[in-house]
Amino acid sequence: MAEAPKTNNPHAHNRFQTIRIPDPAPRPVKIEARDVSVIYGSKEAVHGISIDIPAQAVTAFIGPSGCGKSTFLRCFNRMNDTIPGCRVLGEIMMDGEDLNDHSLDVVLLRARVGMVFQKPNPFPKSIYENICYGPRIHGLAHKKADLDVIVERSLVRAGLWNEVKDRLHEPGTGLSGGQQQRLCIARAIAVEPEVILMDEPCSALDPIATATVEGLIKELRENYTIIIVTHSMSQAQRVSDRTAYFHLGDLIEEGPTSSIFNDPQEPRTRDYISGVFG
Ligand SMILES: Nc1ncnc2c1ncn2[C@@H]1O[C@H](COP(=O)(O)OP(=O)(O)OP(=O)(O)O)[C@@H](O)[C@H]1O
Repeated sequence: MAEAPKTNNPHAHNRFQTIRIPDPAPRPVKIEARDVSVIYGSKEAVHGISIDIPAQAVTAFIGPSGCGKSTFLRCFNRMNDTIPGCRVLGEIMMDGEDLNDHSLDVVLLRARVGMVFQKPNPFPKSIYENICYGPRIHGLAHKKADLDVIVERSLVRAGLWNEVKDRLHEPGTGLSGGQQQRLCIARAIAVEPEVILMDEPCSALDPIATATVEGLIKELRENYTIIIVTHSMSQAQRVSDRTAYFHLGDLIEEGPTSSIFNDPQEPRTRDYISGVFG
C-alpha cells in the first residue's frame, strides 16, 4: 500500500508503506525528510523516502550495495548539489528550516552538518591547520590563543589529543589511518556542527582503529546528531540507536536498532540481516 505524498514531489510514488517502529520513549526530532527522491540524469536512485532523524542519537543506514544509502545521506548537507545532473525532490527540514531552500548558504550548512568520509582525507597541512581551517573561514576565531583552545578541545573530543599534542605542527597525512580518521572527526567538530554524517567511516581502518572510532561515535552522540552509513551490521548494532534498512532505493523498515536486528518485520530486512543477500 502506498503512503500518500506529503510534499509536492511528483516522484513520491512509494511502492509500499515503510514499516516504522517507534522508540519506547519518543526522542526529539532533529531532521524530517519527506518524500525525498534523488535522480541522476534520468535514473531515480532514491524513491520518495520519508524518515525522522532523532536528535542526539545515532541513526544507522544499512542495506545492500547500490541501494541509495550514500545518495540519501548526501541530501542532508546538499552534497548532491556538487554532482552534475543530480536532482533532489521532496523536503528536508532541520529544526523547521528547509535545507533545500535556494537562499540557504550551503557553505554554512556544511559547517552545521559536517561529514566524515570513507577514506580519511586530511588536508595536506599540519594537524593544527587541519583543525583551525574551518573555524577561521567561518569566523569562529582568528586570534592564535582562541584557535589554540579550539584545536585542543576538538582533538580532546575526538580522542586524539594525547597522541598528537607534541606534534601539532607535523603533517596530518603523517598519522596512521585511524588517527587520520579521528583528525577528520576533530576537523568536523571544530566548527561546532549540529549533525555529523559518516559515510562508512571505518571501512579503511583496522579492527583496533575501528573500535576507537566506534567508542568515539558513542561519546559524540551526547552532543551531536549522527547518521552513519555502514556495511557492517555488527557495527550498526554496536553504535546506533535507530537503524533504517534500504533496498533498491526504498526505505523498507526503520526502528530501534534492537528491534530491527532482533525482530525485523519485513522479509527483506530479515533476509539482509541474516545474510541471505548483501
Ligand atoms: N554520481 C552518480 N551518478 C550516477 N549514478 C550514481 C551516482 N552515485 C550513485 N549513483 C547510483 O545511485 C544508486 C545508489 O548509489 P549509492 O552510492 O547511493 O548506494 P549505496 O547504498 O551507498 O551503495 P554502497 O553501499 O555500495 O556505497 C546506484 O545505482 C549508483 O550507481
